[in-house]
Amino acid sequence: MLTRQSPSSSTTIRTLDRNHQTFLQNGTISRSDSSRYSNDHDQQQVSNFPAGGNSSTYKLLGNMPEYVKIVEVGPRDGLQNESNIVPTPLKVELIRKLVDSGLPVVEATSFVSPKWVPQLADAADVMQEVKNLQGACRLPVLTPNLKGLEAAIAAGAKEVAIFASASETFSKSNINCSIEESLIRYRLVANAAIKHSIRVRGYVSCVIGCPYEGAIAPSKVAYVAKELHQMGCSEISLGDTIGVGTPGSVVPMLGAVMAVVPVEKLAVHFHDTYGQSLPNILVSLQMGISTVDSSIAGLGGCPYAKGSSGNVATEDVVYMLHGLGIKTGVDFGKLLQAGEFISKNLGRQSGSKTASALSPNNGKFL
Ligand SMILES: CC(C)(COP(=O)([O-])OP(=O)([O-])OC[C@H]1O[C@@H](n2cnc3c(N)ncnc32)[C@H](O)[C@@H]1OP(=O)([O-])[O-])[C@@H](O)C(=O)NCCC(=O)NCCSC(=O)C[C@@](C)(O)CC(=O)[O-]
Repeated sequence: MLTRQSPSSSTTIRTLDRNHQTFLQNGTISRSDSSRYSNDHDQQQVSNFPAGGNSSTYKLLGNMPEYVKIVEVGPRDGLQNESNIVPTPLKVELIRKLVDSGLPVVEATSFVSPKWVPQLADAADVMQEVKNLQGACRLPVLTPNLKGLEAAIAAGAKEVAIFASASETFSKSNINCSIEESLIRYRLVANAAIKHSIRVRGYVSCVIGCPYEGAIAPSKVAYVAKELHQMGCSEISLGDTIGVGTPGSVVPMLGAVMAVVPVEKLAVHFHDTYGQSLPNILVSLQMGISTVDSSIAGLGGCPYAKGSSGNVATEDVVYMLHGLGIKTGVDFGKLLQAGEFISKNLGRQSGSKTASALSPNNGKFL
């Protein structure tokens, strides 16, 4: 998320000893994945892994989905928070790599006011370069109003997202209007988009807590989610914007929303401030959710919520899902390469624990 700023080697897969191979079963990295990602020596030693749970594990976990759709938000939610503006060619190359890894949806950019989010002022240029990738992958973009929708359509976008909040104060600071005003505006955007056969995703921010108001009641989240559903959003993503949720607060929030919006229309979007994203995703899956947002290398964060960190890392989500025997269609080796690419270019360590564990600089798996 953002609040108004101013109106004005390739990494080498670690050689895995026998013990560690037991964690890495079920093809999270297949031999062919690893060949793209490791040197010859290591390649010999990386076997097919990882295997998920056995049938008793599944009983314990409940009815988990067989397939989870991952919505990659790094190029948008991640890069919108960078203090230095990321060059357009780098954004484009990141999107290409993410698409090539088999991710089904990559949120490409935002057609928002450049006065509010200068980091994504090159939205049209990015879209121009990646629009031909649509087909292999869906590339939605954020549109806060009709002006944004028109620009997105002109640039070749085939899918858009509108973003409301369950917190009044956050709504004001993020999009400069009240929740009700935003819903009126978004109804116009949704109607116009649907007329152009453009699919619309809806976000609800601050579904657990708000940096200004504290805890948010599940009923407020359910209200906004229902409104977005009624205006024609094909999917509603529930964002724990500041990452304060635990399974203890996520379950009642999801329960309230699922009472008014069909579960197959819902997605979850966790930031990892308190390290709770993976348990929160797990309970969401147990409750029937099968769409999960995440960000490559854990990019992202909230500049207006002290101490908040990025979105849950896509690498960590895929590692967990494959470990559970859940399909994602993602080539884990290529995903790791995309994460390494952006981390290196941003000059920082990956926010993904999985990527760090598999990094050659980490002795863990030696
Ligand atoms: C909504 C507005 C535009 C209202 O901003 P405003 O200042 O009230 O709007 P305005 O209509 O008065 O326009 C101000 C200026 O922006 C221009 N403008 C207006 N609209 C556009 C547009 N679409 N594209 C390009 N330019 C635009 C407009 O033309 C004008 O330019 P000027 O005349 O001063 O030169 C602004 O607040 C805004 O752009 N906010 C976006 C903030 C944002 O992108 N936040 C991050 C995304 S939300 C998020 O990250 C959370 C999420 C989704 O990840 C889930 C979660 O974790 O919770």
